[in-house]
Amino acid sequence: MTAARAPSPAPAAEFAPAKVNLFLHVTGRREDGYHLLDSLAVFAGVGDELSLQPGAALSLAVEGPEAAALAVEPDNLVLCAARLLRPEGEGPGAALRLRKHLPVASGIGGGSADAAAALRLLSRHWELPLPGNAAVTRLGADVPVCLRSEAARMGGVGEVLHDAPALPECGLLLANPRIPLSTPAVFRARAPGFTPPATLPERWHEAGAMAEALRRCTNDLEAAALSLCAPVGEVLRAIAAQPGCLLSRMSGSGATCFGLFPTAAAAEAAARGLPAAWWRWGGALHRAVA
Ligand SMILES: C[C@](O)(CO)[C@H](O)COP(=O)(O)OP(=O)(O)OC[C@H]1O[C@@H](n2ccc(N)nc2=O)[C@H](O)[C@@H]1O
Ligand SMILES: Nc1ncnc2c1ncn2[C@@H]1O[C@H](COP(=O)(O)OP(=O)(O)OP(=O)(O)O)[C@@H](O)[C@H]1O
Repeated sequence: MTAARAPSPAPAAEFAPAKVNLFLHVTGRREDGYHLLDSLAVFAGVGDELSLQPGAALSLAVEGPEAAALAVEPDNLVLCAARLLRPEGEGPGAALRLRKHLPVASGIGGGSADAAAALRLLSRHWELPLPGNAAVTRLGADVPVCLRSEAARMGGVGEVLHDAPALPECGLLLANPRIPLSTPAVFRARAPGFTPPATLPERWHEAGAMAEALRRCTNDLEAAALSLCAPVGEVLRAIAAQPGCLLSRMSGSGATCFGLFPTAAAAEAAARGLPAAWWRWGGALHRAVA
């Protein structure tokens, strides 16, 4: 008779993939000033990594290639997320380690992805339920979609999530001119007016058809970001000039821009064609649905 095997412990690490807004329509404005959005968010195969060791107190160490930009941060979103789950001092803590690969304040939701990874990791470790959607959204409008970390249609101010169309095989290129852009400043610089929600099919069978449909959509923050950060234009043009590029657009409030390619290999090759002074990455979507 074989002895029953003890269940293996849940992994004490979480991947925090970059969020990319394939389009972003500003559809209205709430009375509190927050904007109503319609967006198709996907996740890239590049991201931050959050790991945990048991600990009596709550602590966070930040390391990795993009850690320096967070050195002056008084309250990392990872710690805000931990305290939302359980106020400090109300039980054991955790020693968290964040390996930062995503540029800070760059429109690919790095802080929100880290907060969401902390919620997933700590809710398992502390055996606590995830907080409700309203509380999670207060951490950041991108936190609800980052909690799922799979392609989704975003509505409301970011708290309403619907299934995305089934996505075809495709490659994604990300590039950032290494100039941080503040999300509130970009929303403030936006010209008045709203765009209706997009009409999308249930699935795209191939990347070309997806790019064609996405070309009929916009990122309504792109012009505002360009007015604050002219190099965004250069990044968009450089991405569009790469062989095989099907679509080039800015993500979120910028300054990171993305390119869609037929394959991950084409996107990877395109990343090598961009200036080395930029932050750049090419590859596959995170958990892409075939
Ligand atoms: C633009 C997006 O990246 C699209 O995915 C997100 O909506 C921004 O998400 P985020 O960075 O998590 O945003 P938050 O930290 O919640 O908000 C930063 C600021 O952006 C503005 N903001 C954000 C989200 C939203 N739907 N309307 C807004 O007007 C507000 O001025 C807010 O104070
Ligand atoms: N772990 C974190 N990673 C990144 N930024 C953080 C973190 N914790 C706090 N912040 C703060 O959050 C701000 C927004 O950073 P983030 O990288 O999430 O912006 P973003 O990529 O523009 O996000 P979005 O696409 O959601 O607008 C930064 O200016 C930084 O001061």
